[in-house]
Amino acid sequence: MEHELVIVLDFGGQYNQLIARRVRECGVYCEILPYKTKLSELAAKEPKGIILTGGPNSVYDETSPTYSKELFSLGVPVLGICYGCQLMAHLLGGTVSHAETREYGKTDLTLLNSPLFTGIEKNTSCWMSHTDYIEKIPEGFSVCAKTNGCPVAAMENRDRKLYGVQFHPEVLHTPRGTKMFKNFLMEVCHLSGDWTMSGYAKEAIASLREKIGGKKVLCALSGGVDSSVAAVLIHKAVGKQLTCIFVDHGLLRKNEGDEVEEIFRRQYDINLIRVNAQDRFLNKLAGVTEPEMKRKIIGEEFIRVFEDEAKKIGSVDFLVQGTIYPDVVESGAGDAAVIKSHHNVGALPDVVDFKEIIEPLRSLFKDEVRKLGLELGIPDHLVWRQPFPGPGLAVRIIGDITKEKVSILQDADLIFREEIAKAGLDRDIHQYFAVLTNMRSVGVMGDGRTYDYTLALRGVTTQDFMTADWARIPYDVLEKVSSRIINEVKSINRIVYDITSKPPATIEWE
Ligand SMILES: Nc1ncnc2c1ncn2[C@@H]1O[C@H](COP(=O)(O)OP(=O)(O)OP(=O)(O)O)[C@@H](O)[C@H]1O
Ligand SMILES: O=c1[nH]c(=O)c2[nH+]cn([C@@H]3O[C@H](COP(=O)(O)O)[C@@H](O)[C@H]3O)c2[nH]1
Ligand SMILES: NC(=O)CC[C@H](N)C(=O)O
Ligand SMILES: [Mg+2]
Repeated sequence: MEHELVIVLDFGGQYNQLIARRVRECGVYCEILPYKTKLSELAAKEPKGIILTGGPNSVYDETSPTYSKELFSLGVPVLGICYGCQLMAHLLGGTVSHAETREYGKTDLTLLNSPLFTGIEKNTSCWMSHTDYIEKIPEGFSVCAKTNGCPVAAMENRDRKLYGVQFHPEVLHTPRGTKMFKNFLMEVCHLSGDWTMSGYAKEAIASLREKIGGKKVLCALSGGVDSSVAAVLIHKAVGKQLTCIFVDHGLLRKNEGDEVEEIFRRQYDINLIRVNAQDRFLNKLAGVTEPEMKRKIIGEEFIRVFEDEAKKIGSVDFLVQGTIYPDVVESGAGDAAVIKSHHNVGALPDVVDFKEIIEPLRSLFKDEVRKLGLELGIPDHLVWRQPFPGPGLAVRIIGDITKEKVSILQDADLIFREEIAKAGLDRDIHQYFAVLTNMRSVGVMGDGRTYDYTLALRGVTTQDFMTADWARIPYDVLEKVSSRIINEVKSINRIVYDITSKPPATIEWE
């Protein structure tokens, strides 16, 4: 069956897959195309709507990504988001300039009358992430939303069906964002919403079975949600041809190695090998302080361990990883900026022994993976585990990594997790952990002077881990955590709580 198509033109924004996903949620099929796609090629697909994404550049720089102005004369409705909105203004004769005050994070928004905002209250809020702003709108346009710092938070040319928003309706921190997409798709583009994601698991299993055939596969299993879902998918496709490899790199949380092994062996009849590679990783990391360097070393070492295990098993063609979309985009996919090289994407070595790396979850978001996991019958407690990054505590120890620091952080982190669980907050706070900063400060304990580490606590709420807000953990819980850590863990004399959202910060500190 032919579906109504919306095209998302990619200008290198961090949230482009989120746009695609919001469109998907409205039941509309969509494809993401690079901005370098020719207009004729784009028009030939007969899209019913076009969305221009955000991006890291400034439209007034000559070398920045741009597009043919004719796009706006196709008669197809266009929605520009952030950079996309600025580009629309720039190409149609408006002025975009560098702003004195930047807007990042949650911002109050006042809406005026527009089909884009049908059914949405006049005073709402939105998520901003920009330094440029539209100083003058193009002729024929009118302003349809404002914030304190931004005179043109949205603009429209109703007759030509051209719309632009400076904020990001695709992130959930714009509470009415999904409704705005719905309005654009249904009220402006007049789409019916005839597409559903049904049968994803069935289709994925069938295509994996076909691809793998009778060959052997290794799956990199961390015990986390993504790799567990990937492993179960592959297991359903090819059964005993699969061996899972769990690497204990010495940078796991306290007791995690044993727990993962125990849970997985009890739960599944899947071949599992645990590799104890603690010394191997710590030796390679000794003295390294630069975050990207740490990530690259870990990414490479993971692969070398998998290759060594593959040699023991003999003729393994495929390596499966539980890579999901945010891992890909933040590692700098397409024209997106590199924020951090995720160990399983941007930090992979160039030469790898496997014929192919299979990543069945590469286009999905965390909560979509969880939904898929539940559909595959993976138990609740596994599906709802908080994520833990592959490089583990290496990116939570600022500066160089030593065995002693790992052990300090493991102890502090365990206390934090225990208290969050005791307070019944472990589902409400989507990720929470401790960071051992590289900073020491003066304290007084037992009437004596101390000069010890500052520990930072981080807790965030988020749906997709692409944007996040800091969790409002009750003071009495923080108090309990702080006093327990100071009393029970040596070498820490000060504790701070991280109150930055993402953006501008990221969730992990490195
Ligand atoms: N200790 C490990 N041993 C083997 N593979 C690992 C390990 N840590 C990470 N990986 C691989 O890297 C991938 C990405 O890690 P990531 O932490 O994003 O996912 P996950 O651990 O499966 O899920 P979660 O996000 O819930 O922690 C994993 O899916 C897995 O394939
Ligand atoms: O498997 C992973 N390998 C990595 O290299 C990595 N870096 C960050 N993360 C996790 O990704 C989410 C977003 O984190 P950031 O805001 O720090 O980028 C958070 O959930 C992080 O824990 C990683 N996961
Ligand atoms: N998020 C964006 O698309 C940013 C657009 C542009 N780089 C700005 O800072 O205004
Ligand atoms: Mg993990």
